[in-house]
Amino acid sequence: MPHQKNNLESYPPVFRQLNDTAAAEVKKNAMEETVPIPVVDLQNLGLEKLREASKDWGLFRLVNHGIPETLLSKLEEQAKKMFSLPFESKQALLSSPMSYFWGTPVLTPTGDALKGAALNINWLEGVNVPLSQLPQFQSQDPVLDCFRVLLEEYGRHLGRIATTLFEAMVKDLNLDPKQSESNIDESTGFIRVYRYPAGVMAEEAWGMIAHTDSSVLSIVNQDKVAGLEIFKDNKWQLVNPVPNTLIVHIGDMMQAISDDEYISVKHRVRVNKQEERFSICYFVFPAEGSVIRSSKYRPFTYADFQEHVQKDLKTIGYKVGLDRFKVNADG
Ligand SMILES: O=C(O)CCC(=O)C(=O)O
Ligand SMILES: [Fe+2]
Repeated sequence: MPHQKNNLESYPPVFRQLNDTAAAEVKKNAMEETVPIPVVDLQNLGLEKLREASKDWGLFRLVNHGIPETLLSKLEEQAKKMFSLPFESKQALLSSPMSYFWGTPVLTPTGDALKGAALNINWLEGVNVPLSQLPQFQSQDPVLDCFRVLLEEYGRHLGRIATTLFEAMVKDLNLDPKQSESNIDESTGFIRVYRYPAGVMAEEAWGMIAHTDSSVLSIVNQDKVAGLEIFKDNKWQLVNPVPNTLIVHIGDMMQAISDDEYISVKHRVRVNKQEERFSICYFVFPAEGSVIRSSKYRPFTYADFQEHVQKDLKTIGYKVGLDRFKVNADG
């Protein structure tokens, strides 16, 4: 039985219809191949393994990341509590600098859901958390206050992990460490906490539609409910959840920084028919104004990139991404 059965008022009204369908039709997700993705050990960071994973896969499973298990489990528990608050309370309480959104993962720079005629619904709710502003978030609500404290601690770990990985990648790519410094900036880091509802029956409905991440690196912490899929070897394959491991994605910025040596992997999220799914994702970007130079792309900043992404999503309904900046391409 889907978990949200008892807690319909926590869902955006458009999602509430799901419940009956799910109860009526106990239909399982089709069996899918799970893919044995490469494993990288943060305490024993071999460049060869890191390179192979970043080149051939654009993602890897990170073990020995140094985040205490208790922090991970508390954060998950608190995220679940937070999402089970009534929809209206989430809208009211999750205020600046955090923001609550649903139906799309694409936000404007101020944290509002991007609106555009061409956009399809994504079956998710999310909370956006810009880490550098998090200390300004004040809440009388004990669930949210506890959530903020855990996110601060989690954010510090993720900053450390992302920087460590980035520095190893700079070494692997033989880039100048000094010049590369501004290509990652922990103060740009943000966290997205998602809940994907159960019971979406349509075969072509997605928790999150296929995309590449615009970040330098993205680090996904998924709960035990599967859903994340990557496009590899010409097919979609499921990334199995493994407790206490993280999934690291190479983002578009890292692909450009690496001169296309590494790939920004295409991925999407399938909604689970029976169980809702939670994930906590971290994204980090270049410092403001930092110019990305490579032989494959015109020099650009992340702000230039983001402007094109938002414009494309609004007008044509999908992200063109790096192709907009390819040397000799229009745009
Ligand atoms: O929820 C997930 O597992 C992945 C989310 C994702 O791909 C994103 O936020 O860009
Ligand atoms: Fe993503």
